[in-house]
Amino acid sequence: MRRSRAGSVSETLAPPAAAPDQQHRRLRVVRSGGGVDVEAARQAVADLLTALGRDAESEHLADTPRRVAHAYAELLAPREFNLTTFPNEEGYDELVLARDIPVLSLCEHHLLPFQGVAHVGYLPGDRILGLSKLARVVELFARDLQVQERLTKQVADWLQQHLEPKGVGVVIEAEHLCMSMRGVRVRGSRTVTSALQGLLREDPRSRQEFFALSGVH
Ligand SMILES: Nc1nc2c(ncn2[C@@H]2O[C@H](COP(=O)(O)OP(=O)(O)OP(=O)(O)O)[C@@H](O)[C@H]2O)c(=O)[nH]1
Ligand SMILES: [Zn+2]
Repeated sequence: MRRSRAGSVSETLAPPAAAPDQQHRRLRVVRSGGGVDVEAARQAVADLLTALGRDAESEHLADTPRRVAHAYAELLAPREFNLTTFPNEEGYDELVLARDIPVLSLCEHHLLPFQGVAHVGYLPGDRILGLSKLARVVELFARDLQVQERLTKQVADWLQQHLEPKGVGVVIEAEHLCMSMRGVRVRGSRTVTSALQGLLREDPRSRQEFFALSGVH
């Protein structure tokens, strides 16, 4: 179990036993801790509406605190999934890359969304990963109060730890509403972050290939 700086806990439960043929393995992945107290959040949103000079008990706003509390509970709760891996029987040793995985997260400074795409790749070791799982790992960490740098690194570190590939690379490109809707009010600027592990970090050719295939130059 690991407590992240965002205050949530990422946990991989014990596997529900390897498949009978031992060919594919599954780990049930959940994120626990940091749960939302929906009733307290509802009251806090009602107080916020009052503080904003609104009549929280008016017909139009009466249900808003409940809706907002449930919306945050959903936005901060990644779906559970099975991390399914298969033996790399063919000895595939080139990059596997999932491009343009949608990312939707909440910035921890303003509680406003940031959204964009992630490109997640790895160089297989002994096992390969069910492809959908790359997007599921992104969601596991994106449904949290985040900064983009931490999100990027958490995805890379988690894959390195659980898949033990020869290398992992993660690039995230995202637009932050706290920069476009308010504050500096710069629309359309996308922030790019990357995190590399293993050969993708150390070997210049692999690193270059990863960035080229990700469309980052
Ligand atoms: N490094 C990083 N910064 C972020 C991220 N999301 C938001 N920020 C920044 O966090 C900073 C918070 O700065 P503050 O000066 O405390 O807040 P602020 O007065 O609202 O800042 P402005 O947005 O410039 O108006 C801002 O510069 C945001 O752009 C992120 O994912 N990573
Ligand atoms: Zn922000």
